[in-house]
Amino acid sequence: LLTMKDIVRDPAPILRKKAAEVSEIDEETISQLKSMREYLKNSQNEEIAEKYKLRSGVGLAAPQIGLDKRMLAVYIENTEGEVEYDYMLINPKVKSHSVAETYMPSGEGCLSVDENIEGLVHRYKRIRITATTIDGKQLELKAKGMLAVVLQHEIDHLDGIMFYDRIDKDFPNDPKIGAEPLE
Ligand SMILES: COc1ccccc1NC(=O)N[C@H](C(=O)N(CC(=O)NO)CC1CCCC1)C(C)(C)C
Ligand SMILES: [Zn+2]
Repeated sequence: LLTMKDIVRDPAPILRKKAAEVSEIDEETISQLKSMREYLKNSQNEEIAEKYKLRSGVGLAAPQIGLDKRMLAVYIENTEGEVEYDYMLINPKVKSHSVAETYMPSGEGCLSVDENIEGLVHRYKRIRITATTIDGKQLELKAKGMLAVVLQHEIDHLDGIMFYDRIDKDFPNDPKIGAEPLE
């Protein structure tokens, strides 16, 4: 069972590395990716999160648990506890994206960053990605809204990019022209 002690904190070299492509989807890779998804699911379950002191996460990239592998998990429940997004993606790649940008109005945080860093992180409003799933199938995914933001944040982790790298140093809280806040 993954807990907060398994989550690598900034600054750590692995968080600044470009993660390696997953060449073979073996049993170990599948179980590692499933444990990442399990962490997110557990972290959104009140009793389990409380019991194990888990920070409620919506996405997790393999480097954040010390794995130099290009894979990520996204798991988002809505306030009624219904699953909205549930993905385990291997070798994800952004194939195209909108010109339009969006941002989380309250800024972003990160499971690997303990302090709050203020400022807007601009992301593409819509993205089209391809990835491989744990059963070895190719998947194409068109994402918008929260899912697009989470996917971009996690794919950044696979490229050694932290959310605060994308905050404007001079005008951190200024929305870019034409950018719409995530509703
Ligand atoms: C149900 O939860 C929500 C509902 C509506 C808005 C926001 C959230 N939750 C989050 O943004 N959660 C963040 C998160 O899991 N991550 C994941 C992470 O650090 N991955 O590496 C950071 C988010 C910032 C933008 C996308 C992911 C943390 C760092 C604040 C825990
Ligand atoms: Zn993060």
